[in-house]
Amino acid sequence: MRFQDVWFRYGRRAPWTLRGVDLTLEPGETAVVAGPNGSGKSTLLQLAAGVLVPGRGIVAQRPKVVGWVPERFPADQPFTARAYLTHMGKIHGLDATADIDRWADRLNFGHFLDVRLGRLSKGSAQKVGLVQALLKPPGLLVLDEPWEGLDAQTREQVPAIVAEVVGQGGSVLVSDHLGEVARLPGARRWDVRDGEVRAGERAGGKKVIELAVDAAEAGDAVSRLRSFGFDVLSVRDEVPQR
Ligand SMILES: Nc1ncnc2c1ncn2[C@@H]1O[C@H](COP(=O)(O)OP(=O)(O)OP(=O)(O)O)[C@@H](O)[C@H]1O
Repeated sequence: MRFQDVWFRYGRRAPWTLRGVDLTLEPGETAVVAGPNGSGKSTLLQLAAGVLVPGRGIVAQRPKVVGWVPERFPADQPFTARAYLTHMGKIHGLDATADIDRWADRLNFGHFLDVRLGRLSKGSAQKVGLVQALLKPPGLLVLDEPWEGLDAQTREQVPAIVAEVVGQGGSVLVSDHLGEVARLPGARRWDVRDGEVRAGERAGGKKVIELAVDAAEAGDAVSRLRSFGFDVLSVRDEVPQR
């Protein structure tokens, strides 16, 4: 998939959110989109998925099957999770019955398959959102903040799911402000800043800096570091020196 001089803005007189994006994502490649809050990560992903259309330029060579998982799965629909996923399978020409049970087992949501989407928590709805994008193996999987809102057990599954899509020759585009990029070894990094997107090095070519702050300021420090686009990898209690 190629972004060819892609420009985008939300409205004819609005300032450009993204300008002159020229990037390629090869089959079998993963790119993690990083950048400060509001920099345009979701916008870039929606352009990749075809949910938004560029104001100028084109997104070329988009694979036929695109799995799109928005940051907030629109759960205000009058279906149960099972009915929704069955219907999504049919749209792809699939009888997804067995796959739905397999995914429900893997992501631990068998207990709410027959619950209406509108009654699910955000994290549970995100699981349904993830599965609908995977029922038919995607040539391009676009995940907007996939770790956000998911329980720890399901978060652990995300790198494996990404690896499976890539292993089948698909490409994956993931946005990440929680700094989970380290969990996707070999992923390329795309940095969004000031309306421009630069392809960086592959994950793994980074330095880890340890720093200590007062416990009361830890939450604030993490939010501020993330708002600058830094990956905060973990927060732990200081081990007292003997
Ligand atoms: N539907 C919309 N209409 C108008 N402006 C929008 C719309 N969606 C996003 N924007 C603006 O476009 C800019 C980029 O937003 P976007 O959601 O792509 O950023 P982001 O990097 O994904 O942010 P975050 O990390 O907070 O999710 C922001 O200034 C945002 O306010």
